[in-house]
Amino acid sequence: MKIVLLGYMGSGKSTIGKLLAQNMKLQFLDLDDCIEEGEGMDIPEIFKSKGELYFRKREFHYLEEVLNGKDNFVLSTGGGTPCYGKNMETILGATNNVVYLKVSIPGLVARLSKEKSERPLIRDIPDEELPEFIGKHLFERNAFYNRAHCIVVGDNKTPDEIALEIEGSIL
Ligand SMILES: Nc1ncnc2c1ncn2[C@@H]1O[C@H](COP(=O)(O)OP(=O)(O)O)[C@@H](O)[C@H]1O
Ligand SMILES: O=C(O)C1=C[C@@H](OP(=O)(O)O)[C@@H](O)[C@H](O)C1
Ligand SMILES: [Mg+2]
Repeated sequence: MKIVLLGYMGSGKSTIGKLLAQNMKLQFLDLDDCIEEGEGMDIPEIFKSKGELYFRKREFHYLEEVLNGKDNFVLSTGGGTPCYGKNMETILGATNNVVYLKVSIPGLVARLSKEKSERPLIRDIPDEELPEFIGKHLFERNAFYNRAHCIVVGDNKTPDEIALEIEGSIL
């Protein structure tokens, strides 16, 4: 059993992936943690010292390593993971349990305005420009997220409720 969670930054992939894995007695893997561990640097450091292109290359490497090398896990991806190169094909080729955790733009803005610093793509966006930035970025990324097998809405629900809903949708 391989479950992959997709969604924009702040949609709750890391939080809910951990709960879902506990509930389903599966290993929890966060792709950002795999990258940080493998590279010996945290995400902002990688972006700063090596650039986004390097990050995306390593992201694909660790994605393939997890999907092809492991089983019985919940994988929380990064918000950009499905949107580059062959990543979405690779994910869809590995499992029939790909879930898009969908959160509204106001919901994402409320969460991300408090947590910009660890996310290099938004850390320098002024708060008043966040809704417009996220709206445009999400519009571009939705084409990838919408290829998931199942969409679960994450607004106005607790992480536990969402994890249970995802569990109910797993094949
Ligand atoms: N269902 C939820 N309701 C309210 N806040 C949430 C919910 N899920 C996650 N959060 C909060 O939103 C923030 C981003 O969550 P995180 O799991 O890091 O998202 P992602 O991994 O998708 O970027 C965290 O502060 C987390 O506690
Ligand atoms: O959306 C993105 O491109 C990114 C999302 C981040 O993960 P979260 O979605 O867990 O914040 C992390 O992979 C990196 O900062 C890039
Ligand atoms: Mg995360």
